[in-house]
Amino acid sequence: MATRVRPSSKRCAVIGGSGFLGRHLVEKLLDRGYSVSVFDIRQSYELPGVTFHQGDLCDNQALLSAMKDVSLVFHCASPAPASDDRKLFERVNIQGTHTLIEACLEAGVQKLVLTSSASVVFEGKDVKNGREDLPYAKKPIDYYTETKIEQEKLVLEACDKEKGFLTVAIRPHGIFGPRDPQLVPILVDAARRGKMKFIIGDGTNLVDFTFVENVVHGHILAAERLRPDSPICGKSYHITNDEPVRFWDFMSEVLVGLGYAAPRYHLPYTLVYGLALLLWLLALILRPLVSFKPTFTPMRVALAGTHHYYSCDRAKRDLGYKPVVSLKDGIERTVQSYPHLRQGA
Ligand SMILES: NC(=O)C1=CN([C@@H]2O[C@H](COP(=O)(O)OP(=O)(O)OC[C@H]3O[C@@H](n4cnc5c(N)ncnc54)[C@H](O)[C@@H]3O)[C@@H](O)[C@H]2O)C=CC1
Ligand SMILES: CC(C)CCC[C@@H](C)[C@H]1CC[C@H]2C3=C(CC[C@]12C)[C@@]1(C)CCC(=O)C[C@@H]1CC3
Repeated sequence: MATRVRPSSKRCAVIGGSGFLGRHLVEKLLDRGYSVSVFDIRQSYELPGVTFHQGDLCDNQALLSAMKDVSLVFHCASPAPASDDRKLFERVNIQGTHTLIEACLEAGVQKLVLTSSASVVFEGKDVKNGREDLPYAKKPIDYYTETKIEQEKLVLEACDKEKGFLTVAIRPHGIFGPRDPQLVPILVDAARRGKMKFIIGDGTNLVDFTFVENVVHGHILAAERLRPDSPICGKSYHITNDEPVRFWDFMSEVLVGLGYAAPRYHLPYTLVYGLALLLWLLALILRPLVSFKPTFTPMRVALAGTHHYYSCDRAKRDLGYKPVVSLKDGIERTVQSYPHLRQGA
């Protein structure tokens, strides 16, 4: 009689494991004694204890081979928000997530932890100490947010204790840290082009920025607490540094740490937002003829000029979450990790 091998609880797969968050997660999982299968469209590193599977999230067969004997799957693959490509976001975040859920069920995976985003409730207006029960954005500000909402719904609705398939969504906000391809590189690029002289709005808006190791910690707590009798099944959890900071103070600290001047002159928020919208429309209309990517997109301007910080009380209560690295230490370690982006380097 054929016996079905029960997947080891210490064998997991990280979808999107070649990316910024994914790689930090893989490293921590290895430290904690897990063996890891990485599934990604690209391979960006090699590590002992990690098996790489190169493939597209929409390819069921490729996914199945990465999930052999795996009981726990982390899903942190997504196109970068800056790509602004509707079809790509729909294909990867919606169709790809649907394919992944089907593959998990077929492969007998027991737990799926999704990296969602706190931005699923953000519509470009202030969010102060937002909790997980805020409604999803009715008018999402970009395709990234629109498809992250659909992705989170798919994953949470798939949670089925009868089938032995448990899901949970982690909603981080403004992840930063060593090897981040987005926040610091975009900021430094803008500074080098002389575009970081201005503060959008009055500069007092509070925002969450979350050091990557805290995000990883939240994911692992969720995975290890995800059991049929736990209150976390089918729920979402904000994971932040729990230290809201003025957006422009954070940007200034990173810029000054890297040897650039801090922004000083104020511009009215509505004027900059209007201009960003106009530029975005122009880029859309001209796309068949010329391609240009404005630095100040409507989403970035909205993020730079409004309050958006979130309560992580639910994560503290249900996951026992507490940030492991303070904002100050996180910024220090991040600045030290980018010697090549320093002024004059
Ligand atoms: N960076 C941030 O501030 C925040 C990120 N998130 C979420 O965290 C997750 C990870 O983001 P990051 O590490 O920052 O991005 P990243 O771009 O560094 O990593 C994403 C990974 O997904 C892979 N990927 C993309 N399309 C794929 C496909 N079709 N098939 C297989 N792999 C594919 C990429 O190759 C990449 O390695 C994403 O789901 C993102 O939405 C959520 C909140 C904030
Ligand atoms: C040009 C400047 C006004 C801003 C430079 C920094 C920005 C690139 C970043 C500041 C806040 C960041 C952020 C994200 C991406 C990078 C920033 C816009 C996300 C959109 C990444 C994906 C998410 O899920 C939400 C993030 C919110 C904060």
